[in-house]
Amino acid sequence: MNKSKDDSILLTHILEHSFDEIFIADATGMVLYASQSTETVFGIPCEQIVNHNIFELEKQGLFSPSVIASVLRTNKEVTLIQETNHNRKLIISGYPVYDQSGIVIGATSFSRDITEFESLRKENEQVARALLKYQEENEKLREQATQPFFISNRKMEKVFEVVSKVADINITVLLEGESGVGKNHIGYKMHQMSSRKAEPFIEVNCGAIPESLFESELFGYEEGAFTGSKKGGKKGYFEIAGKGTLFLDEIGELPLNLQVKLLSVLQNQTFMRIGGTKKIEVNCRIICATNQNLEKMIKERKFREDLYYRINVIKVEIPPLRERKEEIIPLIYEITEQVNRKYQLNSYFTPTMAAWLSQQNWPGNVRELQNYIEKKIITSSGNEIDLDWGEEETKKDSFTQSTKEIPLNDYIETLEKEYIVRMYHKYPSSIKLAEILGISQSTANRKIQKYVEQR
Ligand SMILES: Nc1ncnc2c1ncn2[C@@H]1O[C@H](COP(=O)(O)OP(=O)(O)OP(=O)(O)O)[C@@H](O)[C@H]1O
Repeated sequence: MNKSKDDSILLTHILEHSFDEIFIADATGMVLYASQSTETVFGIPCEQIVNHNIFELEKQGLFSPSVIASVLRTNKEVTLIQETNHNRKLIISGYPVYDQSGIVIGATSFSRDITEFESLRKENEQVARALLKYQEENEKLREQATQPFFISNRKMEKVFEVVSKVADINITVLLEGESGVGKNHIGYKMHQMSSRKAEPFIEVNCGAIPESLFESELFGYEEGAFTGSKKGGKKGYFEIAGKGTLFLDEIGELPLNLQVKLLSVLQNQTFMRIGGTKKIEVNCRIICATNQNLEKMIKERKFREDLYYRINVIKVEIPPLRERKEEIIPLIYEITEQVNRKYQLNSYFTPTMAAWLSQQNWPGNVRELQNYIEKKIITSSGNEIDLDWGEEETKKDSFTQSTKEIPLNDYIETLEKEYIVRMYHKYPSSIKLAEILGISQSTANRKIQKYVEQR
């Protein structure tokens, strides 16, 4: 057997089966070997390369630059990424080849096609970016879900704590507070926070339904139950609420005889339609609300004590707005956004106006503030709604009187506080806040702590 011939066959076999495209050139740049796959990658047939000088080929622009030529010029290893005329992206490494005395006798280069790898990398980057975005959105949604109200007041923090704890527990909750403080609003938020959120939320104003209709409205009736009853009968609110939430507003307005009926339903967890014989199970969760002093009503024998204890498993007292003035500014911006959306406007209250509004007492609570804002927006001529000193200075508790002659630093801090609270309400994340306000995240965190959390 001819050993050197066999060695040559073995060497060619290895070269041809390598994953890389391989070039071998002598010290003058004459190409001695080029892999067969070179044509697919570079778009140049092997015959145009082998036995041609690499410096010439480079001059002709077939390789720009040629790694082999670079190696021979510098006698150093070279690695670069190159895009071929065939739109393939390659990572190419070239190495000088030395003889035993250390003289360069040629060069080799190994190219790996990374086109697919590159597009996968790009795709991967896109997926990573999209994932980050979803994570941010998810984080935002999670924050919103766990913090459904804007809370910047200790008393409201307590309200939120209790409400969040019991939102998904099937116990009757009694919400107490002056008219307009947001009892319905909180009742609905509780429903949204519960696993019943996809089911109906049915609001019943106990004070608005005539006594004679109350039973049929609440429990429904069977066909023919009374003259004028609908064909096929009618579902009552308990049935309509299904597995959702039944919000019994103004429970104190319920006449005594109906209080007995409601108590019986709550105790037995079943009811019957008027004229019906079948017991229907109560599946809904009950939330009651009142702006009356039920304990006083019990003493006056206007409200049944047994029903009171039944609905008062958990009592949540919602403070009036005047006891949580810190929340007025965020509310102003939230309500303004709602009104703007409703009328497709772009109105806004100046910080001075917002600060002034936050000093007022609002005896009608959030509802009064809401009506005021809506009226102001509708009746104002421009987008900006500023404090009209002439109109407002007669009112008590005015911002002018309390802050007109305060030190400049205090005034600036008041404005800064208002702005941070408003922006944090809109972007409840220190990263986003920092980005919007052009400040560092640590500054944003400090300001959130100072103005939002420490109150
Ligand atoms: N935190 C809040 N954010 C935005 N709007 C609110 C908030 N709280 C209350 N509101 C709005 O204020 C108005 C009055 O609130 P709501 O009806 O919940 O008060 P209420 O205490 O149930 O009043 P009532 O005792 O008269 O039934 C509603 O239009 C409600 O949407």
